[in-house]
Amino acid sequence: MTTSTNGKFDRTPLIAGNWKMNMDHVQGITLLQKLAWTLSDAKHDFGRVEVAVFPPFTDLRGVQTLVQGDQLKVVYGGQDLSDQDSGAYTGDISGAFLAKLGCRYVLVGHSERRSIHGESDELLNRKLKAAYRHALTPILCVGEGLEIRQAGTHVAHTLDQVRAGVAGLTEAQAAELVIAYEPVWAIGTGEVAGPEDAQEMCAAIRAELAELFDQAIADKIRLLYGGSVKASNAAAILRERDVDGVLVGGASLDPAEFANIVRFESHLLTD
Ligand SMILES: O=C(CO)COP(=O)(O)O
Repeated sequence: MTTSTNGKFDRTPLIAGNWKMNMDHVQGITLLQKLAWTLSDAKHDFGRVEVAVFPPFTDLRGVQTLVQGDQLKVVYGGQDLSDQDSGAYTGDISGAFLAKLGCRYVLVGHSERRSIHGESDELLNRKLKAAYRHALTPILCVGEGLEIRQAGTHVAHTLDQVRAGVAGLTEAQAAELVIAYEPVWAIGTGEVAGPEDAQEMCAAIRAELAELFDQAIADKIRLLYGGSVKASNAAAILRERDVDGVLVGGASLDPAEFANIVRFESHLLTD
């Protein structure tokens, strides 16, 4: 495998915006139009950086129409999916429905799903497999809370989540996987992990994946950092060797701010 100009392996950087429960289907379209317009300057190398948004489920049909109609170079995904494919699961959304709406990705195990909805590692492992059944690429979210960070057991805790999440995946599935390290204490708090914290954890995750699968597969898996990422702190994080992108919450609701994060990544690639 060759290395890219920024010294990382040939992993396509992914800049992802998780809108959470913000933006109804009208607001979502406006946001996406503004983002696409802001990113349409010639300097942005869309070929090298993948830009993804994760709107609420009710926005996805409108997002599909806009992305396909205007041929936007933006991909999108669901914020969650059911571990089941169809049936009596009121309120749940099948991966099959997401695939039919043109989703490429789906978030699995965001810390808000884990804490508010009590989603277990076992359930998340089934959701991961459901994503693959429908040709969706899962973004498995992992990361520790404040108490665990203070106790100094954050690496062990996060690697436990990784191991449980990827249990039983084939090598081909693992090579496609994306993992987002999102320390819970940094989400929506303005408290951002330092670039060295993001690198420490992403390197540990990659080493664990090399143990579980092999080094060549671990080198293909994209690792993102998430937690209070903004244009002002993104470049330092994205420069880290094992960080292949970011998962952005609040700042992804501001198209200019989000576009600047994408620009930082594309400049890093061409520097
Ligand atoms: O949870 C996050 C992305 O999934 C991070 O959210 P913030 O960027 O708002 O901290």
